[in-house]
Amino acid sequence: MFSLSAPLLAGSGQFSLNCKDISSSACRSHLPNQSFVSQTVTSPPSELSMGSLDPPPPAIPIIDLAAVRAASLQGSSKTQGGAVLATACKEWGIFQALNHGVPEEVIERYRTQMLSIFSLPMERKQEAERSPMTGMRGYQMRENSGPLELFQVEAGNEGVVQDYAQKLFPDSSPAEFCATFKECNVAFWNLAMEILDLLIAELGVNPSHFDIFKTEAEGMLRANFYHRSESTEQVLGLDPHMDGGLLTILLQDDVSGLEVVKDGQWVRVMPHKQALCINIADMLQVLTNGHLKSIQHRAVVSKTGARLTAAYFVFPKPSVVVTSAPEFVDANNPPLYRPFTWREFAEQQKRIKPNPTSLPYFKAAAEDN
Ligand SMILES: O=C(O)CCC(=O)C(=O)O
Ligand SMILES: [Fe+2]
Repeated sequence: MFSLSAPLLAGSGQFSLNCKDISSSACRSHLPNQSFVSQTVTSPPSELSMGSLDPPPPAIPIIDLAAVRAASLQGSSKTQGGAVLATACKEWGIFQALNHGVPEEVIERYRTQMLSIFSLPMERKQEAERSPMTGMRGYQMRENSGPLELFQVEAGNEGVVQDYAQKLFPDSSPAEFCATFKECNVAFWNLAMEILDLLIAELGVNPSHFDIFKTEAEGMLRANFYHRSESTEQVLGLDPHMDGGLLTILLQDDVSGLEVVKDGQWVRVMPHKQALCINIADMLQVLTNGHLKSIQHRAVVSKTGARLTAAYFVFPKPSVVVTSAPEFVDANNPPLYRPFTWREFAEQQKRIKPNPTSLPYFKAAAEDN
């Protein structure tokens, strides 16, 4: 077991962390047996945004991907399992996936690597700091609302990962750090592509429209470390936003904080020890001409402990042109967005902080409709 007793921020005892902050058990959920969907984890609304608990808040769907896979093997391209998945994506824009195929052992090594980054002295972390030169890559300490440290890198880019390993841990061999990122990238990528394929089959779209988002795309791994809040007010570690890519896979620890908008209300996504959260992001909204919707979410900082999460975003490469699949466009469903490249979208995200998304800048002109 790793040990983290050093203060996370040089010169600040306030944010010291020890192991029990992260590994204390708060998750009491069970795997479903044969069914695709289970709703054993309740999702209370935000502690501060809620009114009464009557009626009970809706629960985020929990989908057993093993059952979905088994059903897919038996049938045609459209399956009961695929339908369950597509319904969850349409109605919620997010679900928790069980039997997701990312080995527990890889997840644990990744957690350990992330914690070892965040527990480094601040001077060392600053060596890997994100800058206009590095774009979205690198380490960042954000103090705007709740203190959040994050580190992100294109996990499949071995040269870049090695470079960061050397910046952060100059006295150690980068081999284990690099191997962990590589294995994480492969496992998360495979899961993302599997979800995409199931959705494509279920929605009945020509898979060729999506090919470029598989061949000319990459995964960005981002670790978020939220310090425990000492405030009596609600503190946000991440403001309300939508993710820009196709879809996002999120690993939570057992401290809750992720909230999504459902029917105008913030709903907490309670951590499930065996699950990964999958959410629809902006590019899938465009590809499906609004049939699937990118979900608005935020991270509330916990008062009980620090929280570590890992997001895996799937982004197209900069030159990829994003357009709605023809199956989603007709006289009754005119194109909602003009064609644009991922480069244009990413530039827009940098120019104006998405509030909560940059998609309105890419709306089709009235005469296109
Ligand atoms: O940490 C979380 O719960 C959410 C993370 C997230 O939304 C992001 O990194 O984009
Ligand atoms: Fe997000």
